[in-house]
Amino acid sequence: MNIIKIKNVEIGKGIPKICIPLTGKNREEIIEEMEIVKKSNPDLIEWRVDFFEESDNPERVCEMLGTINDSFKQIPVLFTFRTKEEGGEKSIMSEDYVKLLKEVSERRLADIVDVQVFWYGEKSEDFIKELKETGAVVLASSHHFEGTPSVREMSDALYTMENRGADIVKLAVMPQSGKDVCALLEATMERKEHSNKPRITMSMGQSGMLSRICGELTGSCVTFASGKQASAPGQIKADELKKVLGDIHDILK
Ligand SMILES: O=C1C[C@@](O)(C(=O)O)C[C@@H](O)[C@@H]1O
Repeated sequence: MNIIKIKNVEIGKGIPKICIPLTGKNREEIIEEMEIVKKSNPDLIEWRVDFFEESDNPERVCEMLGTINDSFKQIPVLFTFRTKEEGGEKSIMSEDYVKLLKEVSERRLADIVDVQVFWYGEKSEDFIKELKETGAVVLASSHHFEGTPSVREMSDALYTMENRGADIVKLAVMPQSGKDVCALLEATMERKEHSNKPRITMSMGQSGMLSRICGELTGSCVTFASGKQASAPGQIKADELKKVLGDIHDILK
């Protein structure tokens, strides 16, 4: 797998990196949350800006992001606006989405920027290119909260995202059965055989938990863990996850 190095974190190498989302509604909540999250020593931080009450005010968003960066210093920050249609907290007009992501990237306020490729549509390739030109690492994402597509469809979705020029691709699906979890793992391993692009996959909910711990074997390079609060169903507490990932790594050696 290609390795993406951001501030001393090597994504795509060794133990899957733990990313903890910040989900506070306002500055006070986020500051309190950051103190809790820091204790778990995450590899990456995700700011889920769709949880933020002032997400429609780019100036306030950039201000908050500045504080998050100052607070985490050497820990790379992933900036995500997860839209309602893909399981997030809010809807947003695509023009506002573009404006926000561009502003954050141009001001170099995020190390990694999440782009919902299928939600944004055809123009996502050009958009990803523009964001990359600012120096940001772009993570292409797709989320299915209502179910799990077939292995073929998931593998095709990962392939499409790889080809739109993103540096990392991510797919999150909701299982209705144990077989669905296996389907996600199969699609992940299929892409591992054919592509060096770092990928992140997860099957959400309690039954999908296996997918959050086995990335070193299946080729999923980042796993999302809960800090103060989970940002999606099935996330494991960061401290517990760190232990399990470390044990698996040691056994594999
Ligand atoms: O896309 C993802 C993955 C996720 O949905 C999960 O299932 O852990 C959590 C989100 O915060 C993140 O943006």
